[in-house]
Amino acid sequence: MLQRRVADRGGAARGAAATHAATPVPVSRWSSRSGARARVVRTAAQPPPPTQDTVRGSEAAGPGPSSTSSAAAGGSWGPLSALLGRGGGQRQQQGPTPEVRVPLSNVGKSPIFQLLYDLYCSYGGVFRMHLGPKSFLVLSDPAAVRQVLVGAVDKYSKGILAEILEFVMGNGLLAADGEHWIARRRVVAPSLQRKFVSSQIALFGDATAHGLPQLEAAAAAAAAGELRGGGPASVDMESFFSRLSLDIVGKSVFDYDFDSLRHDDPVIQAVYTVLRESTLRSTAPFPYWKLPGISLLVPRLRTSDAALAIVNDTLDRLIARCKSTLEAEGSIPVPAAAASAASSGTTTATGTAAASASTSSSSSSSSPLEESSAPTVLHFLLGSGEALNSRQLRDDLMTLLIAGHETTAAALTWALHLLVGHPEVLQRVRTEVDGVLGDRMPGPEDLPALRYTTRVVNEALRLYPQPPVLIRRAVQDDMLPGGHVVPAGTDLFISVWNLHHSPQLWERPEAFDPDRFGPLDAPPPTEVSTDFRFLPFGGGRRKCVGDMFAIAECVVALAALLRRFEFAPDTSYGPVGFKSGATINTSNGLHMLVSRRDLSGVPPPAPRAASAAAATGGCPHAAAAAAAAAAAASSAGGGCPHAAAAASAAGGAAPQPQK
Ligand code: HEM
Repeated sequence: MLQRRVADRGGAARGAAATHAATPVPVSRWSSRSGARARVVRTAAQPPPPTQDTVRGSEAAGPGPSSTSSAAAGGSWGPLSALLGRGGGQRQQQGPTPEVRVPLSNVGKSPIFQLLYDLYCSYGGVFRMHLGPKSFLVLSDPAAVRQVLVGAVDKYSKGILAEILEFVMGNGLLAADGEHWIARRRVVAPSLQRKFVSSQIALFGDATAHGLPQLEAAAAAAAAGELRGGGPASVDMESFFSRLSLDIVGKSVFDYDFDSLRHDDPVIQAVYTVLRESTLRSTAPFPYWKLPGISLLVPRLRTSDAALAIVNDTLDRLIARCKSTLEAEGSIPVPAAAASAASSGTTTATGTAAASASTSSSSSSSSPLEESSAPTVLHFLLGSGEALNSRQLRDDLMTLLIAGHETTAAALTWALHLLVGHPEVLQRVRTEVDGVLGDRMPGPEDLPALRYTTRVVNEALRLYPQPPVLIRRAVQDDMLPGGHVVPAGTDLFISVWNLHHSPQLWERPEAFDPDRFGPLDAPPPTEVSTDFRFLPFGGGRRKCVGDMFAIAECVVALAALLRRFEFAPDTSYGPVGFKSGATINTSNGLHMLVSRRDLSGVPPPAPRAASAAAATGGCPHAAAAAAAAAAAASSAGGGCPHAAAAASAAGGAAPQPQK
């Protein structure tokens, strides 16, 4: 079933007309359970089912056997299972919230986001799910989600995420809460702001170029007539994108050249071992790694400890190297925290502190190191003026490595999968890329002109949100819209998958339709502009700090690859199924037959000023300014990324803001 759903998406929605996503439609779907088909219809306006202690029992137990295939491969119950391991009592139902008991025997049969979708279709946007001794509130209602992420954000923490990820990212931003999170966010978020992203566009192109020889080799094999499934013309593009995004995050965040697209080394292997371990822990039935002496019994844990030591050691060396470079340059300023603590006491978790901490990546606030000669996040962190110990820095870097690697790789994987299944969309991307870039790699001034390509990435993230479920725990009592009571201690799942796939919220939700977000010259969709129907990067003050970075990386990589190569599914590997850990992965790789694209008859790209005009919404003056600034930057700066960033600031040719 899972595999069929994914495969279907490649064909069924072809040729679809643009939709207007704002029109609500009733929830109406055929759910298949154990082969039986039962129609479930409920509209948002209908009242929720009556309160009862144990509702519908196994009837609501989720998808039948046909949808369990991918779970067996990957499991997907991470947060759920870890919560189960924590024990805790079942609460009395309160208020108008529907309840459902899912038999424990169903645990692990299918990815959690799919189970939650099936339950959503029966129980609506807010329901309580009982599983063994635990219960969770499952949110798929935009208003409720907005309250948790924005309105009542102080009442919620990251819950078990910190426990799962503590071994690898310590007290890093992603799982931190309270004052510590405020302090880290204030430092980390500005490091990924728009100007920094602009300065990385060339790096994204270079990193993609490093992967071209592998694809060239596959294309040469295809030209030699070896276009057989599983043969040399076939490349696992999921693995390709995983390595590409590792290379990019390593270089951009801490100036480490993994070059994993071209070779393997112990550090790369160690990173993958650690990443695998994080996924395994997030899908474990209980937090067994906490048992005393367990690593003596489980060899895998010893391997992962050893791998973690290699990665930590590498990060420590990079931090030390960067520190000494900056000290030699006299670029490490007096810690601002120390200065402000001296003048005003201390930083507290006030609203003001939280607001300033949530400085988004699109903020225009500047840093002393913005004009540094080495534009990495690590340089920025060291130059932030905050008093940081090496352990904290290492946690930050590890957090960015993990948060920025798999998510972006998965976004690229599914975008390519969708494009290959939708030739008409692919053709529009190519027309755009051919017209804007030709054979050039994109520069920062090109990104605003690659609007349709950007929408493709947005739409791929709608259909395959990474991660599909967000986790929270109520630390205070709350009441959600609709009167749903949330007692302190409640664990919550925010199903981004349900929000993105809801027939109540989207027309033809399963269709791959990059036009659904409105005219291309309108700003790109965000959680705010879609009233929390679309939140691939979360929302509120815990919103992703790498959103612009990720979108730009995806657009650059897709543009560079689609210009040069044709991709066709290698059917010898069977349909592309999916499995879920922290992100949604394919069940067996995204194997593509690669061949060189025939560029005969493709017109040359428009002159750069014309693409700048498109980028600036057609205003010739702004376009001229952007083009002039870009030209000046490239001649004066000799390709220096900071000059390009300056050009983007001067000419407005920065990557499209996400907020
Ligand atoms: C397509 C790629 C990406 C997706 C879909 C994505 C998605 C998300 C989401 C949904 C959250 C919010 C989690 C929550 O509320 O519980 C988040 C947080 C975060 N992301 Fe991303 N992300 C991506 C790329 C990146 C990149 C490239 C970086 C950095 C290099 C990054 C760093 C972070 C960090 C540090 C947080 C935690 C922010 C905080 O809690 O204050 N992400 N991301």
